[in-house]
Amino acid sequence: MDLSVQKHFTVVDYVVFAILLAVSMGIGLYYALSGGRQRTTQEFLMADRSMGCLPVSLSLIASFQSAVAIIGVPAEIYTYGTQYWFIGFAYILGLIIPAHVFIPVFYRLRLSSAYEYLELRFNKVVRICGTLTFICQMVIYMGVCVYVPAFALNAVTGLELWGTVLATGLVCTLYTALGGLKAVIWTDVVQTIVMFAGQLAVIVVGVQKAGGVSDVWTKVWEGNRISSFDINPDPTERHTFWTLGVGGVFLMLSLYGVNQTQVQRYLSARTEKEAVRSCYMVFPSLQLALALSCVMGLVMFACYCGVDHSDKLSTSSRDAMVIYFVMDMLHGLPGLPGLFVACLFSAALSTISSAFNSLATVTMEDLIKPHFPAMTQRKAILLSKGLALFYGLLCLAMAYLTHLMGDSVLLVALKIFGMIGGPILGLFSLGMFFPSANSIGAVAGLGAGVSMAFWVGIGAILTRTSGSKTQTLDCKVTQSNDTAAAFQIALSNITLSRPSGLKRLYSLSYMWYSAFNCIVVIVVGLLISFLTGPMKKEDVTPGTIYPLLQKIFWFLPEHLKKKLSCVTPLEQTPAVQQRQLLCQKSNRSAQQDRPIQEETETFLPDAHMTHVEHETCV
Ligand SMILES: O=C(O)CCCC[C@@H]1SC[C@@H]2NC(=O)N[C@@H]21
Ligand code: NA
Repeated sequence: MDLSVQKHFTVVDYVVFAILLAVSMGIGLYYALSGGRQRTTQEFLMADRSMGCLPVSLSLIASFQSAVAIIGVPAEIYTYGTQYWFIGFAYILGLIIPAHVFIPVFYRLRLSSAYEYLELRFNKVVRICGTLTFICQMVIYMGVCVYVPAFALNAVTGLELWGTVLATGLVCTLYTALGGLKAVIWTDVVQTIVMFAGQLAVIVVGVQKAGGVSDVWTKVWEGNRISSFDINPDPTERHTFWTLGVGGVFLMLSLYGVNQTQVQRYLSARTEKEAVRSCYMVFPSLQLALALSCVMGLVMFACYCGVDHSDKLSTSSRDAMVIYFVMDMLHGLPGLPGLFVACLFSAALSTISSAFNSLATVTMEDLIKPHFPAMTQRKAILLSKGLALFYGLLCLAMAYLTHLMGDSVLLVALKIFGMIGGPILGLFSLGMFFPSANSIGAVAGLGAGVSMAFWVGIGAILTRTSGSKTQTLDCKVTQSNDTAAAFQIALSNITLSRPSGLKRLYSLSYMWYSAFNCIVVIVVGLLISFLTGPMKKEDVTPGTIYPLLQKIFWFLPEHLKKKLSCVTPLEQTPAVQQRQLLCQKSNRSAQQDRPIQEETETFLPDAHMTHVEHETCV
């Protein structure tokens, strides 16, 4: 351990960090004591559906940009080069499809939880399965997000590990439980700004210490960290343009299309247009976040290449080396180490608070309310806050489990999304794009997708092959002359003995997990649906199908398009209008603390609700 770094936490740094925690707490208290004072679940869980597109868009970024990306991406770029940057291409379709496919369907059904859609489209069992799968995904992911900043700082600055985990967890649980979604969204805004500021500070200081932009560029170019288009179609290749650009789209859809954390933000927007606009506004900020963390990795390479620092750290993990690099750059500049610590914890807090709040929402909306319709608002609120606390403590326990996972933290997070987020994306896609899919098919498909995901995921860990074929480019390349360099690169690119059969399945790049598992759910779901009798068009709830074929063949004449869409088109269906009318009425009654019953009834259309006439099917 390089003790020289430890000294650099001056009082100023602790003050900067404490200010961030205090501001977050202040926002939580403000929303607990102002507005509707969080007395209704509409306000606590849905922010009164009153949010503008700017705060929603910053909160959307904050939800899935945590310390994992702040530390994991620079470590990835330092070790393997800028190939990972190609994931930026996935952000294009990864945000356009949610904006024009998922948001319209969810918004017009006026849901509180994304999983309510599954009951509308299928049945209660499918909704429960979807909710439980989501809870598993977010609890594991939250554990990683709490653990990473504390572990990284402990490894480098000796900052008390479990003390910071506890401080982070408690502050976060408190302001989430007190201030609800409004507090979570506004703390996300502050935390995203701090996150960008911290990364920028490290880049500016690092470039200056590396001798200026041109020196940095020369070093990273010679160190062949600037990756070119790798269009190798081999799916076991860890990072190629295809695994990141195409596989990444499915990853983005599982997060920004159907993940409750993001869906809840879309639904908290004032109007559908605001929700779509907030989705578009995510694009530039997400590219900025990606660029900052990639450039930070390049600057770290320029400063450190050729000099091996692992002897100075108790762990040889590249993730800890990133923190070492940051502290090495910022020491002697009072306040900046504190700013970066604040940046790290802002990234973590904004993700964890979003996860708590969405976990409390789905637990209330999907698992509790349907069984206790007579529950009063007062009890519902108390329970929602209790749940936020419960999930806070659960995530601390998960943080400990993360201690045991070996991989780089970025790898762990991306695998979680692929293994669990992928099947959930498959479940929603099965519902939205395939009118014939029925509930049995949905449950069977989800089960198949999750078991396939764990089979491949665990198989890869046991055989340590998931996309590990890419050799790490070592730094010595910079000292040698070009012929040796060329030889070195040629050597590292020689493909190892191609794995066969099952081993090939285990060596599937984890960037394909989302796509692979999503497709498994859809294929199995359709197969079982046809075997058990496909859903009849007239039984499908209006507004739950996205007329995919009709939209793809938009250029066809009207009468042909009608033949393509077997179920009510997306436009406002009378059923939805009727329900909105009832919602507004029940919201007014809910203020007077009347039983929540009416509100629950209006959310779920009952069978006799007039079905709009259906186009004749082929
Ligand atoms: O930072 C994290 O907590 C998770 C790692 C990144 C998750 C994915 S990567 C593509 C997309 N862009 C982001 O900023 N987050 C998600
Ligand atoms: Na975050």
